[in-house]
Amino acid sequence: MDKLRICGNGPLNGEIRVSGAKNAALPILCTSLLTADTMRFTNVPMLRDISTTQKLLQGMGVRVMTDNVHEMEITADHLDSLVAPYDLVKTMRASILVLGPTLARFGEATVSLPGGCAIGSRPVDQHIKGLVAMGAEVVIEHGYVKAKAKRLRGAHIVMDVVTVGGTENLLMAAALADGTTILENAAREPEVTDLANCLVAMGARISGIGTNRLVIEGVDKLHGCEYSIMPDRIEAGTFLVAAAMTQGHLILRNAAPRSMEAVLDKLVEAGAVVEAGDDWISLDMKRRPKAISFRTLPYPAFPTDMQAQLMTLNCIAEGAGVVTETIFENRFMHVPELNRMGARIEVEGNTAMVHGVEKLSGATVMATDLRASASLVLAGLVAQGETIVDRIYHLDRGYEYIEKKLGAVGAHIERIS
Ligand SMILES: CC(=O)N[C@H]1[C@@H](OP(=O)(O)OP(=O)(O)OC[C@H]2O[C@@H](n3ccc(=O)[nH]c3=O)[C@H](O)[C@@H]2O)O[C@H](CO)[C@@H](O)[C@@H]1O
Ligand SMILES: C=C(OP(=O)(O)O)C(=O)O
Repeated sequence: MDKLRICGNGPLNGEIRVSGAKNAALPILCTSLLTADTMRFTNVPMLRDISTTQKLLQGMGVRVMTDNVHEMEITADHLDSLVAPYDLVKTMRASILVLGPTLARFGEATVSLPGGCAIGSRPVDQHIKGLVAMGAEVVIEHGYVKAKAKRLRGAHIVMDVVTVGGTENLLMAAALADGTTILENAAREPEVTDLANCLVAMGARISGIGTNRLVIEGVDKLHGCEYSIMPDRIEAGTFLVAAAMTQGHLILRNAAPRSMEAVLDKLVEAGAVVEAGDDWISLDMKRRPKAISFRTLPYPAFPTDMQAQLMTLNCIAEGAGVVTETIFENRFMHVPELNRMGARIEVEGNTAMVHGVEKLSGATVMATDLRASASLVLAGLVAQGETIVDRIYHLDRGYEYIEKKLGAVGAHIERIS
């Protein structure tokens, strides 16, 4: 199993190109289930979750071509199977996103329930509630969601919680439903907006994009299109934290700064000089970071997917910061590992108090989820001595060539088997 070996090596300096966003690409690749035409996607990140999606779609009979890195052509002119099996769903929760589009276009879909994961129980009740409101018959049998509907019909749906995946599944289903669907309390994450923009490019009629009230007038048919996936705001944020922690200067290209305001504000509060244009961000840090306090909340507030990374910045900062996680009930799995590296973090319920220390010390560490693993890489970049990050298959789900990208700006980091 691959590991990363990291040796703290001073400031990171240079330029990094940000990859396409995992969390936008996953739902957007599933839009190909909504049309018999070919969909052409560009800026697709090369990640394990993307190859899992490819396997999932191919298993259903969809044709996927990937001649060029970062480009994909997908044609779902017919399906051989309307089932998303447990073996794939268990490795990637976002597999649930085939439910809405498959049901809407083919009248039937069977998808394994994703179940919980390291960060929380993560139910999909809101996805199901919405589809039922649109006229689907849904049963849960043998760990699978089995949904049927001759044709979904528009409905007025008030989501009980703000759910990114739930909003995305219902948006795709509503695009082909009979009549108008109104989604209230919808997620406003930039990746939901990217999906909505792709659907509009396919001929969907959606208003309220970017707000928490989406109105979708269903159409009979959608057509193929070419779509470029938005830049990954979480990958970008992770690199900016790396620059801030090492007191370096990084310029990120192909970035989407407007999708990252809450994170950029916190980095400025920590003492960084941040500048941005339409598609670039520069971060220059000339001092030891100041500890910051923050609370995770749905967009546009601070994202849970950046919580572990900013907490790691606090570990070596001046002062103390309070971090509150409100989205997932178990998203502090990085804390014991960071403490093993010399951090001083105390957790009580969903709050972590982080007292900055002068230095972390390298250790062998591992994490059970993606962003926790990223936080250990960040800690390794500033720790004294060698850090080995084990189980990096989590990182490979969401970071493209992380060791190459960080290595190119001065980090001492290598993949070892
Ligand atoms: C592939 C992808 O895009 N993943 C992101 C997506 O996950 P995902 O779409 O799974 O996260 P949700 O926004 O759905 O979850 C938010 C909260 O709602 C709860 N919930 C969700 C659905 C439901 O039917 N019932 C329910 O109670 C969840 O348990 C959680 O507490 O958004 C999360 C929150 O920004 C991010 O951390 C993930 O990186
Ligand atoms: C939690 C994440 O992803 P997923 O929803 O795919 O588990 C993430 O990207 O941080």
